[in-house]
Amino acid sequence: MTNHQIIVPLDVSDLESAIALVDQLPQVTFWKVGLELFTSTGPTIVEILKSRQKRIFLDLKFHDIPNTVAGACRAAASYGVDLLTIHATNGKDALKAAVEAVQIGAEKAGTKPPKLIAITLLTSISTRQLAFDLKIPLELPEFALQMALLAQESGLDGAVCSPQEVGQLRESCGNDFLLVCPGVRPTWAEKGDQKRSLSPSQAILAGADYLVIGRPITAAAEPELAWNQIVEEINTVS
Ligand SMILES: O=C(O)c1cc(=O)[nH]c(=O)n1[C@@H]1O[C@H](COP(=O)(O)O)[C@@H](O)[C@H]1O
Repeated sequence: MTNHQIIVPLDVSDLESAIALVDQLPQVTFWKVGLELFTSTGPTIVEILKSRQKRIFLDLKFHDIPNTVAGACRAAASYGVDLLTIHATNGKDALKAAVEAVQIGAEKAGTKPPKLIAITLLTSISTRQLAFDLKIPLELPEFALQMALLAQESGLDGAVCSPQEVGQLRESCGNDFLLVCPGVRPTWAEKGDQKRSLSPSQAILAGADYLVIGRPITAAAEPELAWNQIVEEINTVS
């Protein structure tokens, strides 16, 4: 694990705030553009990050019928981003359509297709919420595993999971399956709405390829110091 495997989300509302954050943390090489910022700025933020040679995780978490999901994936693949998300709960038909669509979209735009990764179960969902609110009659780790296996069978490149499930997913899905972990919290950081967190070093030891770490860095009084502390922590285990 190196600091290039830490992805920092640009969870801000406008272009100016996003650029300010990118300028404030020049050592970050991999940024995530999510629903809030992309809805606000459209592809402009992607172009800006690309012009600065940054890697981009376009986290739009598509969830719709196969035809609609395929169309969205074709469009997203034309931006030349590195990672793109879709929910595993779209089901096999939509996942397969998405796999095909990113190839077509990228080819048409003359760019490299993004790695398509599936959300297994949002890291803000607890065991209790899975059972009582969503009425899923499976243990949480089993549900996350089944969603990852569905994504793998459908031809996706990887999955997004909490650090608490990453060990089991790594064991079952193998080393070629990309595993991205949000919900990572250093011991000194607030958990906020994350329900299934572990520390950066624990997530890496459990088998994560990438860590998505937002507020512990971006909402810190000194973001650069927080980044350095996290890099130092992961260096002790890699
Ligand atoms: O797809 C994601 O990145 C994602 C999936 C998930 O299950 N949980 C999750 O927190 N995320 C994203 O990861 C980031 C976590 O941010 P912090 O909680 O501030 O570290 C946010 O941008 C979320 O949108």
